[in-house]
Amino acid sequence: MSNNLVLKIENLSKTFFLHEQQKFIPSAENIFLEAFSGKITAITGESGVGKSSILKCVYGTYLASEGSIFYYTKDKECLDLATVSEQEMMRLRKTDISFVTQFLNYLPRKSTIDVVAKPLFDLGMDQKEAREKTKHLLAEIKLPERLWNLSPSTFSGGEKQRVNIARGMIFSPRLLLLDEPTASLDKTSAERVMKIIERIKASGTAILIILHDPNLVAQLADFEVYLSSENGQIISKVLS
Ligand SMILES: Nc1ncnc2c1ncn2[C@@H]1O[C@H](COP(=O)(O)OP(=O)(O)OP(=O)(O)O)[C@@H](O)[C@H]1O
Repeated sequence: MSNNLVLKIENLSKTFFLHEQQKFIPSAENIFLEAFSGKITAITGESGVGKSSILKCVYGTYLASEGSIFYYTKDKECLDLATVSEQEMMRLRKTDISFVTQFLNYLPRKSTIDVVAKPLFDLGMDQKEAREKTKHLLAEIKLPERLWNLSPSTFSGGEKQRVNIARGMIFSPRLLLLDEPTASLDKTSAERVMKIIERIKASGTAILIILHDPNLVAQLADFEVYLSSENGQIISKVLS
């Protein structure tokens, strides 16, 4: 095993059962992939092949139907995220694993600063220090300062996306999951976000990212896992 291995997914499948229709919906099938400290693994492929489902299985939002999701802690302990307890998963979300989804629910009265600073509060950082750090990041991603004390619930799609990104990247986790982080951003904002991703990568975080744009894959990814929908078969190819 490589010293830098942080995540190893083996034979992962996810199937949904729709009770009303008594029907199985296949999602990700027979997935094998790895993520390494200080490297970016991109998941690419057609719409609907199960890319988001893979990230949700890693984060414990979905239960895997089959397979293993081995996560190696900094003490080299191996945990199978497909079977860990909810309590353990919640602990890992606070300390080790961060997820930038395309959607995030906000409490209507919570300010953007406090939404983004929450992972730092959870880690026990002094609240003033956490808010200062948050302001720097919000400035870096060019979220207008007039929005910082408002709840993100009324923000535009692109503004909300920047809040999601800031919250997911406010600390450098061991494993960062990104679901099309630049999808609803203009070119300049997307470039800023990519800079932050590069910085987090340089700090040693293992990054698993869903991307559609081949230019972004070429620019960012060290490895690419391409999912094709032919019988759920996946072809993985290693870049650089
Ligand atoms: N909670 C759910 N309940 C039922 N079916 C679901 C659920 N989540 C995902 N699916 C189904 O699983 C399949 C894969 O969805 P998923 O979002 O993982 O694909 P994706 O590759 O990320 O797609 P896209 O690129 O369009 O975002 C789809 O057919 C989707 O309808």
